[in-house]
Amino acid sequence: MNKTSNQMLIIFGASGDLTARKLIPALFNLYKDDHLPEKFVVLGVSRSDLTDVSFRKKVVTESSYLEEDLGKEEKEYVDKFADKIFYEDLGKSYDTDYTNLAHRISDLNTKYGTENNYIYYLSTPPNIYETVAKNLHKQGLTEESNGWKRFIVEKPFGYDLKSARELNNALHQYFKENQIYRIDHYLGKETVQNLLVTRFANSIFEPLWNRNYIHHIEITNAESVGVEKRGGYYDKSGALRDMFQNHLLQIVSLVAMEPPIGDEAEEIRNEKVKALKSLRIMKDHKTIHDHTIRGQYLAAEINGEKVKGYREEEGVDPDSTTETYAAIKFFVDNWRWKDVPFYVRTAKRMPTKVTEIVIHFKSTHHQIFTDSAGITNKDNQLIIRIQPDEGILIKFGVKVPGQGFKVERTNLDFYYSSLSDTNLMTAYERLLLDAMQGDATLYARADEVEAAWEFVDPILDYWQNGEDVVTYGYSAGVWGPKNADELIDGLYMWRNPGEHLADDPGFCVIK
Ligand SMILES: NC(=O)C1=CN([C@@H]2O[C@H](COP(=O)(O)OP(=O)(O)OC[C@H]3O[C@@H](n4cnc5c(N)ncnc54)[C@H](OP(=O)(O)O)[C@@H]3O)[C@@H](O)[C@H]2O)C=CC1
Ligand SMILES: O=C1O[C@H](COP(=O)(O)O)[C@@H](O)[C@H](O)[C@H]1O
Repeated sequence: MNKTSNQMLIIFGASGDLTARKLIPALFNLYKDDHLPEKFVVLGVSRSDLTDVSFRKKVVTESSYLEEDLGKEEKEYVDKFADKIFYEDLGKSYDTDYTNLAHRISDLNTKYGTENNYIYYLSTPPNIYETVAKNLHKQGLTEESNGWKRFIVEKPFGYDLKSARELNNALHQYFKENQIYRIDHYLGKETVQNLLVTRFANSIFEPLWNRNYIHHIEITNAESVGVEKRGGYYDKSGALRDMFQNHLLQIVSLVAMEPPIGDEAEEIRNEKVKALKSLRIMKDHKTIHDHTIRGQYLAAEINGEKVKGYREEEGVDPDSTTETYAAIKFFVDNWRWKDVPFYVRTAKRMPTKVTEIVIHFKSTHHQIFTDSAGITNKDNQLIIRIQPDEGILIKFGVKVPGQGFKVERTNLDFYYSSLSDTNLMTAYERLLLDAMQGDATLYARADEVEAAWEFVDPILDYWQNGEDVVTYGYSAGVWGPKNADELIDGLYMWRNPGEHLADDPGFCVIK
């Protein structure tokens, strides 16, 4: 295990939702599990009128992640964690004189022995990242001569290729690339990381992982919730920017990449970026029209409960055509994947919350057996379930007992929950710990982010400006627009978990 040096975590935008709901709870769990260094301090920074005491109350002692009835010992434990947390009010603006902030950091550093090792976590809207970097630089707080300095930025990283490039260039004026950590919380999920192990630690999979044996690849990211309280942000973003450009293309890169020569961050990221650069860019409107489907959820009743349509959500333009569903067919132009279609979809207000990758293997080329309905072409599938019920399922044919050679498809499955020691870290715990240890493997590099935008930009452009663009309505609680099935070639369909109860025992969660 890597060593975690003594350090200070300085969170900008600390008065916000992400800090209270994700970052501090993740730090608390790391503290409970003894992963924090001996000398560790959190300094929250924002414009809100808070003090050390009121900030601690807000993010620790009065937080919902703590059980209500704490015993004396547990309370002391929580108080000890809260004692590590401080707050600095920046004043009216993020673009201000950081001299006071620099003094506060220096005082805490001297008092608590954090050895000039600082992580700056930007939990603010992205338009503030450059301002904070510039002002830290002015104070010499990006200098690494006496201790390391790391700069974590949240998503979204850019709005399109141009703005992502501009942001990279802006940040590179103040931080070197190896100091910048771009969060993609999907990379912090255990099963996403397990993709690398499944592929590269098992000789039964890797030899088959190519165009000779794989028919197509399907990736689904479905959420049962709508846009909740983030309508204002989402309406300017849409599913393509919100999920596809980042989380889903990161998953695609791990599925498609070549074997890295080692497990170091740069080796893995070099291969990921090569895969992203191999995505065939859809240049003309006809191709984009034929290879993409966009949809938006409509009001419906789910289990007797009325659910709003997207246009009725708070913060959403009542005439909005922003997509809450996106399905895309594309190809990866390299030796391994020539002509293998990738089908990727993401959506809100689906029947269930699920993220999974399905590798569809080609059927055997001479088929001598059929199932009891006389059908021959059932493919083998490897299903990697990212969430929930994290695990792996292999679907393969076995002989139906008795006379003759009828084939029935059955499952071999593995669930993380069946491991005796399955205390899976949350994505934010894992990513924070990695950044504290200087491991950037699970963070996106500048060129990866730009390669992903390069693929997405023409689709965004067509969806915004194309003359024949359609946004299909789908009722909240169904698997998206019906014609998304037509994207998939041949006799294949999307695997809609939950519609396969009969041949999928235990592997479909409907909530
Ligand atoms: N919340 C979540 O679940 C997720 C958030 N993110 C990303 O993390 C970052 C922070 O998210 P979140 O905490 O939800 O955001 P918030 O809207 O809660 O903002 C965080 C803080 O930023 C400060 N801020 C500075 N300038 C502005 C501004 N112009 N408008 C609003 N706030 C401003 C505010 O603090 P003050 O006014 O006190 O200075 C605010 O409390 C964003 O980049 C977001 O996209 C990513 C994934 C999930
Ligand atoms: O980044 C985002 O992710 C969430 C989904 O995350 P998950 O870990 O619950 O799968 C999504 O709801 C949100 O719109 C998006 O911004």
